[in-house]
Amino acid sequence: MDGQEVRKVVIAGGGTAGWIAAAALSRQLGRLLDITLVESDEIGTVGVGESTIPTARSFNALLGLDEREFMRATQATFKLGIAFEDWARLGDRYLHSFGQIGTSTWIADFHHFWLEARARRIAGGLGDYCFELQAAEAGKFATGPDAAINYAYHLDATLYGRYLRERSERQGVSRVEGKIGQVEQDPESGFIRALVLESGARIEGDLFIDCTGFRGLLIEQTLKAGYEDWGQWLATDSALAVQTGSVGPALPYTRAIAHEAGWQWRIPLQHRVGNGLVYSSAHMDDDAAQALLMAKLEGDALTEPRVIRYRTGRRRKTWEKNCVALGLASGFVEPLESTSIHLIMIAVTRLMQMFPFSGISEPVVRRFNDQAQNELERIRDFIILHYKLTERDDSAFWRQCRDMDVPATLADRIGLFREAGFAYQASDDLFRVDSWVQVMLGQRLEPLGNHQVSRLMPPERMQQSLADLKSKIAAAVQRMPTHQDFIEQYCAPIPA
Ligand SMILES: Cc1cc2nc3c(=O)[nH]c(=O)nc-3n(C[C@H](O)[C@H](O)[C@H](O)COP(=O)(O)OP(=O)(O)OC[C@H]3O[C@@H](n4cnc5c(N)ncnc54)[C@H](O)[C@@H]3O)c2cc1C
Repeated sequence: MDGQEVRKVVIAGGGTAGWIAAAALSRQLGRLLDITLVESDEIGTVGVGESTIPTARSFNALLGLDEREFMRATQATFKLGIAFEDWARLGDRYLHSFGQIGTSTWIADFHHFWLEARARRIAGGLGDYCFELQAAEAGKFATGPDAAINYAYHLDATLYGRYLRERSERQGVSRVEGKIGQVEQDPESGFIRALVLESGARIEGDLFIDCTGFRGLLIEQTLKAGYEDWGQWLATDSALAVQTGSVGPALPYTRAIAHEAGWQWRIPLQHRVGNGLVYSSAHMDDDAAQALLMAKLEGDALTEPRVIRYRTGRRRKTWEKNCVALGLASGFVEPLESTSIHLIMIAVTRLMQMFPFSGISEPVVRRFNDQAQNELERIRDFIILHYKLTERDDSAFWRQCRDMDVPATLADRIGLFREAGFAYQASDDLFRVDSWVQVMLGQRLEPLGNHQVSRLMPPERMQQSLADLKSKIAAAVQRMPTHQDFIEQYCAPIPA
């Protein structure tokens, strides 16, 4: 494709994506590369994206972050899952936790045994057998070198960007402030050669990372990589975000509360709560959305509500010529399962693993794009699942979701679970079997069957082992401190 050596990396954009890329590349490959990041204070960042999933912990380790320092700097709290309220029916509530549920055998996952126990009327709720879920419901949390608990973070997006910027600059990244006015391409190959700022400054590079957000200044406006729209499955296209003061102890989970034309998030941080209303503009106008959001706030608003427009879908090629798009520039599946920051982290990791030091080649680009597509499509299916499996009939939005056709890959999964209780984690699938099961059952998809190996277990033994597991989990949760107390002793910001 272009046999030119790659040494000079230029990152366009300094939102979460830009600074994650800068921090990771400078930490892992900084001695081999020359890295510059361009950002515009005038344009600013999207300013949302505060709920993460557990993969953020391993990525933080890759960045060499100290957890307490990171949490203090970003006013972070711990997250054990997401509570879904009013999704399948008004009044419903379930928690999609990050925990493992029970113990599976190599023939059948735990939920098959649980379904059997439920049919025999000797089972508690599925969540009784998940430590993280019980800890979340009790508002408890603890971690440490010996603690086996799977968790993620809620963090302040602006503080996170600032924190990563400081580290990146210490690790040798040059930051340039200014607005990119023009993108210069090689007339023959179409490769990007330089970014020209409105100030006239010219920044040359071998590889460009497009982190310019929804506008995709390099990948789309310049290279026309194309966009696949997923609006027929994911109908929301707008969000309103506002921050409020905390009114009580921070919950160790995100809340996702469905409303007549979308859903509302509540993300508890140490110093405030992030709130947002996600909606379909075809079913609710901005004024009605704002009125609904403001009516449902629990604390005093600290900021003015801001409307954010988006188009769910994916960039057809996230790597095109010598440009790799990350973050919102690469696509957006909507924030329901907090997967965007994860997707940035996984894409940066893949880029570092496949880094084209001696020139960009077609097979590398193809492999990168194929993996990105597979991962994103599996996440897309998981998110559509929440909408499709609704029984709500109270608004045009929910009726549309309930009646829509879904991608064949998802229709197959739903069919498999309905018929036989089977759920699986495909390769490139971020979500584990426990996640699929929690959401399918939480959304009232009732399997007609389950693996018959579970019937071989005598009822008394089944009852005893479920009771033992439940009481072991309850006792462990009982011994834990509250989430709020744990944060205060573990990572509260040190007063200046
Ligand atoms: C409503 C909503 C809720 C979300 N919630 C979550 C969540 O809970 N969890 C999660 O993981 N993700 C979430 N996301 C996604 C998350 O916000 C993004 O993935 C993340 O913030 C990365 O954004 P970004 O860096 O790609 O873009 P931005 O933050 O938009 O950054 C773009 C950067 O490019 C710069 N730029 C643009 N044009 C120019 C130019 N011409 N010259 C110079 N600089 C330029 C800007 O100044 C800025 O620095 C959410 C997104 C939305 C819309």
